[in-house]
Amino acid sequence: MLNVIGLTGGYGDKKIVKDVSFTVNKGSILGILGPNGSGKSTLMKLISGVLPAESGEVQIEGSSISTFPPKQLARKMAVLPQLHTHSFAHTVRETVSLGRYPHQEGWFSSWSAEDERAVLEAMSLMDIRHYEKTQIDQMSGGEQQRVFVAQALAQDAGILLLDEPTNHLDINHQKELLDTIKKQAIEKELTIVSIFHDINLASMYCDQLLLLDKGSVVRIGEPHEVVREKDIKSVYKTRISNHPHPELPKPQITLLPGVKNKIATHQICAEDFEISNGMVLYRSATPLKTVSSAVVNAGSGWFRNFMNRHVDASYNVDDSVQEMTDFIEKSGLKTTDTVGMMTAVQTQDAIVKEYESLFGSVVIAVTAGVGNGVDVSKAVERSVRVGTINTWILVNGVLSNEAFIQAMITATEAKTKALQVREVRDPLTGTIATGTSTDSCLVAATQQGESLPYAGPITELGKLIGVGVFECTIKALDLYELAKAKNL
Ligand SMILES: Nc1ncnc2c1ncn2[C@@H]1O[C@H](COP(=O)(O)OP(=O)(O)OP(=O)(O)O)[C@@H](O)[C@H]1O
Repeated sequence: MLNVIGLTGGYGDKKIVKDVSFTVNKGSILGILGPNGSGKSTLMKLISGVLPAESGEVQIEGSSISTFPPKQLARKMAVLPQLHTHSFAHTVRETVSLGRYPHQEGWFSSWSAEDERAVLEAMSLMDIRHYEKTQIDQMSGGEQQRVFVAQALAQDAGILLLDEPTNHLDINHQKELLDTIKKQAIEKELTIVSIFHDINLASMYCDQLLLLDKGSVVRIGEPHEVVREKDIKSVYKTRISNHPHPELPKPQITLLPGVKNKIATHQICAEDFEISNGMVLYRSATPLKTVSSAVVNAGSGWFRNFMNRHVDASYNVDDSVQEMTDFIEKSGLKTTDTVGMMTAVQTQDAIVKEYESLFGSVVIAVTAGVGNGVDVSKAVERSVRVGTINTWILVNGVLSNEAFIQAMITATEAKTKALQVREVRDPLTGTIATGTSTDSCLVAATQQGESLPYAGPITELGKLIGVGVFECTIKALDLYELAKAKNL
């Protein structure tokens, strides 16, 4: 366990680090964040004892580091400094072997089997064994960085202090190195303190983060307590947005550029929808921010093309996503720029209508087939039959994340109300259907013009969506019934 208590220090009478305290337990990683010049490297120097502290103390297992002779301290604490100057051209093996100096009685006079094992293991961990005989001054910056990390690992110390260990590394080597360090922390119960410039990497790999500004601690805690939009913005003096990691409960940030590409203003209009018996297609001049449950590109993203494709009632392929992807590409559109849905309904019966209000306008597009009507409150084993209601809500305005979700809720409620009014029934239970078992919904917005933070039924936007989806679904259901009657 490493204990840093009220550590203060700097250079001459220049106080750089002010009253920093924290504890790092065995097996865990503390990441130090902060802008250039905030004192991160100076804090590391104070912790390692390279720079004497003006006040405060650093303790290892309860004992002050000042009580350890240098070699004993080096057996307990290994340091990877930020800058590596090497006057001699050593080979990789020689450089990594230097990490064993605290374990030597005299210079390499007592090279033991344990020394050999530690050096080989460290080289393997950093994937540099094949460079063993290479001179480090003939290696790239990233390769050299891995050699110096291996040197620190070869030291076999319980505490590792790392100053930007991922410096110079490509994304795969960053991940490999941090995976290795994390694994070492867990398996060997190492205590690790590491400086990071990359906030997202720090959040992913560290158990605790410490945000430093002008030498003082702004915040310390778990990543979700430290990677907060407000603090990061004010400390780094830059605009960022905070969002969740797709797989881990660790916050991530995205930089928001100060200068944006010039984007043409774009207005979504109902008359720009291309409706044929093969599909409903809307092509936007600018990408729209989109949330959907489509077949291709479900979830959230920015897309220009929106396709609701007609498929035959007998459509049955193993990999519908791949088949739909191929179809989009064959249509001359890019899958990376297109959201794709499917329906067995005649797409020429799609209802597309524009609804205007003071804030701007919304275009609603619905295709509805209800041979597959389902009362969602009745859990019944059922086979999937043809019939889908696809609902699009395209908004001229700037939607918040909350508004995207509220728009989906409002649209779903309006759709369900339309099914109730038209008395569409679940063929299995005989009760009023709430939807079909394969419905899709899409909300997209230009993110230009009026800011629309909410889309519940109490708001102007929510009212347009509610009325619009209800009316369009009713009309689409009526056309579906007409088409069905014609085919009988
Ligand atoms: N040897 C030194 N003598 C005097 N001042 C120094 C010395 N080293 C650093 N400083 C000063 O201390 C302050 C903090 O520097 P430090 O290197 O600790 O910051 P940092 O947060 O690690 O920065 P970076 O992100 O740029 O690496 C800076 O203002 C710097 O100029």
